[in-house]
Amino acid sequence: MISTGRVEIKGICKSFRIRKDKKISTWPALDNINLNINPGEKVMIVGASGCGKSTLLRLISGLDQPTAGSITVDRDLVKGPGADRGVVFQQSTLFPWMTVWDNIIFSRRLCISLNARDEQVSRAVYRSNALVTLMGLDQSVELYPNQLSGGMQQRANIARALVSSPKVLLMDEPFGALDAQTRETMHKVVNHLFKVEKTTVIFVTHDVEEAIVLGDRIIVLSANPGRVDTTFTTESVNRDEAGMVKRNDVSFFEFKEQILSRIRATTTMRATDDLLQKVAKD
Ligand SMILES: Nc1ncnc2c1ncn2[C@@H]1O[C@H](COP(=O)(O)OP(=O)(O)OP(=O)(O)O)[C@@H](O)[C@H]1O
Repeated sequence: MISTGRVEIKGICKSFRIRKDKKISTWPALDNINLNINPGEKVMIVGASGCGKSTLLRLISGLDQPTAGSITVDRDLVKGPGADRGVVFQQSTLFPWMTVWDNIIFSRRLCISLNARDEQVSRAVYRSNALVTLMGLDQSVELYPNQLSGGMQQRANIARALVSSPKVLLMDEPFGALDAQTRETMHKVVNHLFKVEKTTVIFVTHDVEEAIVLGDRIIVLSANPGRVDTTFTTESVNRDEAGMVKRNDVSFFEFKEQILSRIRATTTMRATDDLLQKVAKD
């Protein structure tokens, strides 16, 4: 049983200071977010553009601080970035001057002291090798980031985020820049990875199908300010023998529609005929 990677989000609020009409005012991006995420759970955050998905992920990563409320990982208060949380963004953050192998082992090296025993170093190399194989990068370890496709870059980013065995993996639209076919391949790779690694995952996406395929629980945020609107679990969606969600099943389409209708109900963007006429060219 997995016992680490419990994330508790209590009463999180985040306001930004913005300048409007020469005055400084505060803009509430998130209001009173409460979430308990179990060890090993895969939680997907969806919602209309601008509802605060990335802001929430940045707060969990410790890259930004909440205005109110607290976030703990296994009861440790998040005060800043830490090795217990790995992060993967939409854009690759690989160092361009390092090979895939050096990029992957880099963060693990930082965690090993300079006078580390051989045994610790060989454990680091063993784990890095295992992740390289899991991510299908065996043939690419000597390549530099500019020699990789978008999908390969994201696989290397995921391996790098996992190499130090974080308790929680935070993913912000990691496949958002990939074409539909590569994204589907990545879903298979990542589903396999999630089964092997059992890390807690908090994943932000625009793609509701991706959320259903990868998540145990889907949280819809409403906008202005971002609040938890609805929570769905993917238990009722039919799966094949390998445990993959059946994308062509009626239950899949019905579930997707339920989630989309919540997102539509909470979006503040409106493409009404009236508005479209206003922006139409003469
Ligand atoms: N540094 C900042 N300063 C001021 N406002 C910000 C800042 N970062 C985010 N915001 C505002 O907070 C709100 C939430 O932004 P955020 O990027 O979290 O939304 P999102 O749901 O991830 O959007 P998208 O789906 O379009 O990527 C938006 O209104 C945005 O303008």
